[in-house]
Amino acid sequence: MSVQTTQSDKSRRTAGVTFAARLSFEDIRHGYHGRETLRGVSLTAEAGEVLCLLGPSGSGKTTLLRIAAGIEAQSSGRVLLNGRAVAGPDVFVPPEQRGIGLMFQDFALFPHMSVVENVRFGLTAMSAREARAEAMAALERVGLDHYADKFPHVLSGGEQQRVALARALAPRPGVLLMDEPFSGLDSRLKDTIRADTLAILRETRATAVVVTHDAEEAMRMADRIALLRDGKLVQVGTSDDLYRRPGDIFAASFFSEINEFSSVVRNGRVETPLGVADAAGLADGRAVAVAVRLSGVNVSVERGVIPARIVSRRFLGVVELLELAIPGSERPVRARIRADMLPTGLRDARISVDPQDILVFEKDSETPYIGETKIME
Ligand SMILES: Nc1ncnc2c1ncn2[C@@H]1O[C@H](COP(=O)(O)OP(=O)(O)OP(=O)(O)O)[C@@H](O)[C@H]1O
Repeated sequence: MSVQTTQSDKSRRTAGVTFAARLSFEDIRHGYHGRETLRGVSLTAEAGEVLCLLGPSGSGKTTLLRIAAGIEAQSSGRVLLNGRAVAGPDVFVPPEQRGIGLMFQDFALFPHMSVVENVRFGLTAMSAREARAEAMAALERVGLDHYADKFPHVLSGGEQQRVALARALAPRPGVLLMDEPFSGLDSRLKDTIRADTLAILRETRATAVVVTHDAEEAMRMADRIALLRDGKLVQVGTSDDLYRRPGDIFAASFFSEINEFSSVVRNGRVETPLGVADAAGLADGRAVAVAVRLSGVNVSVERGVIPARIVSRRFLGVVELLELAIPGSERPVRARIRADMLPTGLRDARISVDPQDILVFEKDSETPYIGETKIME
């Protein structure tokens, strides 16, 4: 008797804490109507980590989540949970037996059910009493237990989102899959709800795979980011890795706005209209793409080696976005500077570039060149 009391006390204290699982994709391929939309994706979300799947529309992010959930069966490759295949050539574990939680874009709650009934919806293996207790614990975790008997329509969008999170976490999934979970929220609410969600994921120690097309959102949430393009994995790493050491020009442009130039290596150097970058280690004659971050272009009245004419100036609050005509470039160069740094009405300015904001990539090559680059004046 006393043992039972201790166990139930313990389960109440730990309610909502999941036993995080490791989710692996092994060479996943998938297509619709003969067109391949996933082209050999291998990726692992480690137990307890928040992994963001980032990529433009149509890159295959949602399809990968649907395959992990078992809503869709891949054409080839395997999905493993803690090293055990749940989908592959000879095995297909149905979604409800995978211990995977889902929170998709339209996290719609059932309008005719109370908040607590919504949360206990997936807790079918328990008695009604246990399920309610578990649902209440999940609501407590998201700070909404006082709304238990209300109906969803009286809750704000952000509160509904938190109820949806409680619903997804209540069955204590080993992995939680979230597809653009914040896309429906107004931009001011988004930051708070995202931070709350992340705190809850950390508390429950859930493994989470979060789909987003917003690089900043991925950087705010992820332990690691997996960048996808056209059904292929471009790069996986921390936000620091992807921002500072992007694998190609696509990755660079996904993480910061860039000016892009094409050039050719000559004597270990690459000439661009914004200066000469060091490309030691690259063969002479090699075609390269050079990316210069907008924030790396310094504009001033008289400091800098490159003369520039201001073509347009857009005030964005904290920063200003400039377009500048410079010698050697047909297209204007863009710069993002702190607002009010330049006098109103200024036409002619000078430019200098920070070396760490110049990235040189080999063109048409799977292996990027990410060497030390420096501007030589
Ligand atoms: N049921 C389907 N039938 C046919 N094509 C599909 C189907 N589902 C997805 N696709 C196609 O597969 C590709 C990948 O789609 P997916 O939804 O996975 O991309 P995504 O990266 O999640 O994009 P988004 O950010 O727009 O949701 C797209 O070209 C899409 O049109």
